[in-house]
Amino acid sequence: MSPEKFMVDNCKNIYFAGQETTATTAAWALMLLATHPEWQTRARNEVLEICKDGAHPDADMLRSMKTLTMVIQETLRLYPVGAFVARQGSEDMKFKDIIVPKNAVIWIPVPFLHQHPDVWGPDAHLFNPERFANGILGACKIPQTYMHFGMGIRTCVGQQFAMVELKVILSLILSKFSFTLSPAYRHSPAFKLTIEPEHGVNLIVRKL
Ligand code: HEM
Repeated sequence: MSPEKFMVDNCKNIYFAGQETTATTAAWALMLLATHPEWQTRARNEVLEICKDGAHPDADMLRSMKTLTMVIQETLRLYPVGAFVARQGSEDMKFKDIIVPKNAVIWIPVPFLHQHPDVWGPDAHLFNPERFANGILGACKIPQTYMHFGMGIRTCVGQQFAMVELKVILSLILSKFSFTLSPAYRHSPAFKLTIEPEHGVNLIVRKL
């Protein structure tokens, strides 16, 4: 591959990996906050408390937004935009009585792991950001199954940046607007490379 093509491919990769994923996660978070007004109020109160007098959030402020972090973590659990994490075996491997031959491609279904009641408890299918009050270790029995940013050496390089972007977007929206779900909204998570709302997220937005 020529150096030019390598550069262009990498730019395309970063553009897709960095834009679509974060934008779609923000849309899911808005949908969940619209349908859970108690969490919308909690997250807004936290933002208004931290960003006093309409200040724009800086790095320290973003770091202290615990409720918003829990909301984003729960959004990524229920709607991990990357539906699968894929790996290819570089050699024959054996896991107990399962043999994975060299070159076999393994697709790990992330939403399945993220909503398994044995890992997350009987309310695994419900939106409950409180489960992350004590971090990922406190939220589930097997933290390795929480892999919205992937796992291991090929884990998402943009994960810290994505969390910052999501906190900035959501805190700015929460500090200026309240919102509910429009009757026009049709819930249809669709797998189109990412898991996205097939018909968009229709909100009724009011200025605070
Ligand atoms: C909510 C937002 C995001 C989610 C859910 C997400 C998710 C993922 C996932 C699941 C992977 C595969 C990891 C693996 O195979 O173990 C990945 C890889 C990657 N992500 Fe993200 N990502 C997000 C945001 C971003 C951003 C903002 C950037 C860059 C600005 C980015 C850049 C990348 C790159 C370059 C890779 C490939 C890493 C490699 O193969 O070594 N991502 N991401």
